[in-house]
Amino acid sequence: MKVEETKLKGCFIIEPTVFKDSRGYFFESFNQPKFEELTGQSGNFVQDNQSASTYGVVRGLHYQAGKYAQAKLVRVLEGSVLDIAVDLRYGSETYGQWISVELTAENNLQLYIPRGMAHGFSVLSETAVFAYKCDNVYNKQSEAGIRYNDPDLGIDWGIPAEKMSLSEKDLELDFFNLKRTSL
Ligand SMILES: Cc1cn([C@H]2C[C@H](O)[C@@H](COP(=O)(O)OP(=O)(O)O[C@H]3O[C@H](C)C(=O)[C@H](O)[C@H]3O)O2)c(=O)[nH]c1=O
Repeated sequence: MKVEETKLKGCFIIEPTVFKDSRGYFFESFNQPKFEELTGQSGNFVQDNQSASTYGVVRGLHYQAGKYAQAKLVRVLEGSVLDIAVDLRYGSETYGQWISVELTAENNLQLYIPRGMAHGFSVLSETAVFAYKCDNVYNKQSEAGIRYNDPDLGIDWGIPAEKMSLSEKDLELDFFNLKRTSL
């Protein structure tokens, strides 16, 4: 298992060690002691989620505010996505900055997104199955988000705007006032 911290402090790209043989492959998709040792982050996840989407779908940008804030460990079981994390930690050196990482069922890469960040992804393949761990449970009342095409963030989702497909909810998310001081 290798980890690389991104320019957003506390946000890590994780590459598992894949064992291949004539039968196929094996890798540890999560190992709490190794995760905690290599990232210095808590690996106490309490909820697993999974979603399936078709090409052009954009899910996000989402986060849970306040005491239900969630850190996420995300990966792709089928297909490929462009995964986006946005630093919303007021006072952070990279506040308002974002990163993108292509996660695929071939590269087996994972992204750890700490609390205080918004998360989203776009689907680059015909279909994609997305699976992730959260370190806090879902709390509908704490759900919040930023419109995918927020002009201040200027996120490149890796797909043409005319091909994008979003939920009604996501299309109506607010733009983010980067001067806002709390989530
Ligand atoms: C997130 C969540 C949703 N739901 C229910 C609520 C809705 O009835 C239904 C679909 O929810 P939503 O449209 O918010 O699903 P996504 O658009 O995939 O949302 C997720 O997408 C981005 C990428 C994220 O990082 C978040 O984990 C999450 O916000 O599942 C639950 O029952 N539990 C949950 O934890």
